[in-house]
Amino acid sequence: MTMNAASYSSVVSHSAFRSLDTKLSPSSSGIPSLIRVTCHSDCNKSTSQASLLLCRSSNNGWKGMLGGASSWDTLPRRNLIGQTSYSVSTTTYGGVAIESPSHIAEEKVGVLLLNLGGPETLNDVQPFLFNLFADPDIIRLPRLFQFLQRPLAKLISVLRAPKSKEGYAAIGGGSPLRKITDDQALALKEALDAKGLSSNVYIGMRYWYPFTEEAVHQIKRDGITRLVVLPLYPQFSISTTGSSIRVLQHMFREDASLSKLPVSIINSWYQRQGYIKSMADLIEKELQSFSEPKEAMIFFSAHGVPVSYVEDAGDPYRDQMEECIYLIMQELKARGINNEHTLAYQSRVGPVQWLKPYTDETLVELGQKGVRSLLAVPVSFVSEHIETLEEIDMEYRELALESGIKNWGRVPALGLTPSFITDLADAVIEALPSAKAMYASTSTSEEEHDLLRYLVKMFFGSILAFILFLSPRMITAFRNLI
Ligand SMILES: C=CC1=C(C)c2cc3[nH]c(cc4nc(cc5[nH]c(cc1n2)c(C)c5CCC(=O)O)C(CCC(=O)O)=C4C)c(C)c3C=C
Ligand SMILES: [Fe+2]
Repeated sequence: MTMNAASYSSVVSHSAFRSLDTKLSPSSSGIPSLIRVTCHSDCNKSTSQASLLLCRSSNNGWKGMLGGASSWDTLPRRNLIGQTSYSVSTTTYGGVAIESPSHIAEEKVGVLLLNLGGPETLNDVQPFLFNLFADPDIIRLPRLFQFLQRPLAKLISVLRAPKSKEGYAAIGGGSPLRKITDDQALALKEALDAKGLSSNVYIGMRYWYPFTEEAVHQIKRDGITRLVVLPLYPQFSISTTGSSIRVLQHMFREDASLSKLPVSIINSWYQRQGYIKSMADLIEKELQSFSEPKEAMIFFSAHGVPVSYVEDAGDPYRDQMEECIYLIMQELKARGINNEHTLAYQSRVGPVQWLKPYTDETLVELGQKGVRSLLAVPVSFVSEHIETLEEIDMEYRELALESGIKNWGRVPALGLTPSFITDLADAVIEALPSAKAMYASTSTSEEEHDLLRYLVKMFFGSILAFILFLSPRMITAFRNLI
């Protein structure tokens, strides 16, 4: 049996998806459709949301008939790219009905892209910086001093704003991050559509519009039933992905319906083949712009974090970054590209020690050592932003040229590179089946445990209260004795 109509909608296991991919052909309308799943009697009963939407037959083919309508909301929403939904109902096939057509299981897939956010105008710079420095994952104060977080954020943001503004003014008066992330979200939605998955893609920025909190409210309003969280940072850091996930955890813990929503979080994805190959493609291409491509040193410049994140707080960022560079270089070597390479960390802020070596110091050293051609590769972020457009392209380039480097190149950020977007879509599809409620309701054994803990506390609390209640009298009585 073949799928005789188009559809983009489904949430099925990854293996299921691969098969689905090969069997479905896009509809003439291209509109995500209602799926009617038809099953032989050997199909599982469709009692749960995801993996049972389509049924695999004994000969490993898909049994289903797709067609129908879609509910496509055309209203533009702040955080939302596309708005689709589908319903799945079982119907008859081969004369055996396993579910009545009236039994409709609905699945609405959401993808939440997490990103940092950036000021859109120069007036946004100081409040944006305030949000950034008010984040306890960015300025990590000891618990005792946490009451100082917001006043300190105010002070630092006001002090830093003039320098930051200069940077944003130099790249056109604001951050390009929102526009690029919007475009990436749309491209991802289309890539998912093309692979047969209808979804709503949302953007949640940590420090500027559209905020993560807004995106989560929209996800709730839209009745999303399964969510994949995809941070747009290839490597995990407490200060980026970790901070955004903390916001989500807080919101999901506080809300009964969100706490039950199946969610799959992709913590990091720097090791994915699609990402590594896309980075290698960009590097390979950019090396060709040098008159002597083999002579150019590949200079990976990663965003830094304070050393204490890695050494005291256990941030895996440095390890992941080093592994990421290793994987990219392996891929290049497999292509016969054996250029020298190095890794350094940029964009440090404040007086504390950050990950070393620092980009600026390394550039000077390389110039002194006689390196003449250098290809800068930004590696912690997938969009152009102030630190590529201003810091690398202007400040570091100038420093490199002053230090004796003659030929300078820079690899663009991945942006909308098709192989990269396709890989993100694959990552989403692979993550879907493992979605789980973030805060499942407590099980009976946990409830019993809680009750026991409560009783123990009550017992010792009562003894303490009794002692405290008696103690003045006991002291008085004792005194009277003397
Ligand atoms: C002060 C601590 C900071 C840490 C830790 C940090 C980690 C970190 N940041 C990124 C990515 C970006 N940061 C961006 C801007 C930016 N970051 C900080 C501070 C820390 N970042 C500041 C003060 C700023 C504002 C700009 C400035 O004044 O220098 C951006 C740019 C957004 C844009 O508007 O274009 C990105 C992207 C990563 C990946 C990271 C840790 C791994
Ligand atoms: Fe930063």
